[in-house]
Amino acid sequence: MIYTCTLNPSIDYIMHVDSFEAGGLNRAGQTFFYPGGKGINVSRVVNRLGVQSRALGFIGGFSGDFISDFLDEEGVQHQFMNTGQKTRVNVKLKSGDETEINGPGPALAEDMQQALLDQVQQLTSEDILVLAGSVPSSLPGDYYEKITTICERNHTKVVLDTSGEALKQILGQTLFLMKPNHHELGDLFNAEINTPEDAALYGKKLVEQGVENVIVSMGGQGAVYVGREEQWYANVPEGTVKNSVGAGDSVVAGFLAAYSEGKSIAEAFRFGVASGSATAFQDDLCQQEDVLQLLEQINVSSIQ
Ligand SMILES: Nc1ncnc2c1ncn2[C@@H]1O[C@H](COP(=O)(O)OP(=O)(O)O)[C@@H](O)[C@H]1O
Ligand SMILES: O=P(O)(O)OC[C@H]1O[C@](O)(COP(=O)(O)O)[C@@H](O)[C@@H]1O
Repeated sequence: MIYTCTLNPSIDYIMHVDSFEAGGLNRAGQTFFYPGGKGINVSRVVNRLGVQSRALGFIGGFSGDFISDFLDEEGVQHQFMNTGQKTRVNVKLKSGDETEINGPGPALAEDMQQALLDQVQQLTSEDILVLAGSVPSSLPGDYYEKITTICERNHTKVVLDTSGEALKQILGQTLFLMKPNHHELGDLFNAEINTPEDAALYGKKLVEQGVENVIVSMGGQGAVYVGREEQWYANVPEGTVKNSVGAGDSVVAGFLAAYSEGKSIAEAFRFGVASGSATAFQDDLCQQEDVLQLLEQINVSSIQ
């Protein structure tokens, strides 16, 4: 089973404003509410791609109820811990460019922290656990590390998609998959990543530190895969980006869904990139038919 863990879920409130003026009264033409948080996005896309997934994490209040009701309606399994505090609402402002304001997280008491570690303890070598998104400041800085240590002991595969300090903490642990974008990877190594070759060079450093599969997404410039033996580049399909929120999460979901159905790593990489672009080209997360349609436009070639 593919489990996802979202320590800091959200409602993503997407507002389309024709011409945004800071400091003025702006009226949105269209608005959308979606359950958000990186792990939840991964669970929703994995489910849409026909593979079972269960979402773990912390939710609460009316916004938490919105998330669990939405997932129930989509048939996504979940087993969240109730914090008794309102889950944050993240604002995604679309007006030519994209501005995001993500809220802080809940205060999580020690018993709540332990309860999630106990859930992780139940996973086995048959399972994959996706750790995705930010860590609320009320959690100890090494919380992800505590989770990965349990998973290492139980041979549960771990996927990591986070940034900043949480990402730095985990380096050196055994991981199945990491998907930084090129900015996050550059921040990690204090380097500028402009080309697929740069991405492959720094992706290789992650592999040397114990990550089995690295995907570096580079937005509209394509994506790079680095493994122990191979390095590949995939182009992205042509299209108009409508909403890139959740596109990175969709790359992870597409890769994992294809991998868990027995596809090769190269094919899973291609499927991941198609899923990312299919999400970027619409308001909500991608559907399977969109992914299959874009798949034909994506070629994977070796990077020397
Ligand atoms: N301009 C674009 N054209 C086509 N696909 C895109 C574009 N921007 C993003 N994507 C898709 O979304 C994925 C993730 O985007 P990226 O911006 O690299 O990551 P993140 O969302 O994690 O910051 C890309 O690998 C690609 O599949
Ligand atoms: O936990 P963080 O880093 O604040 O990110 C949460 C946000 O990330 C998202 O999961 C989107 O992630 P990506 O755009 O990187 O795919 C949103 O749904 C959510 O608002």
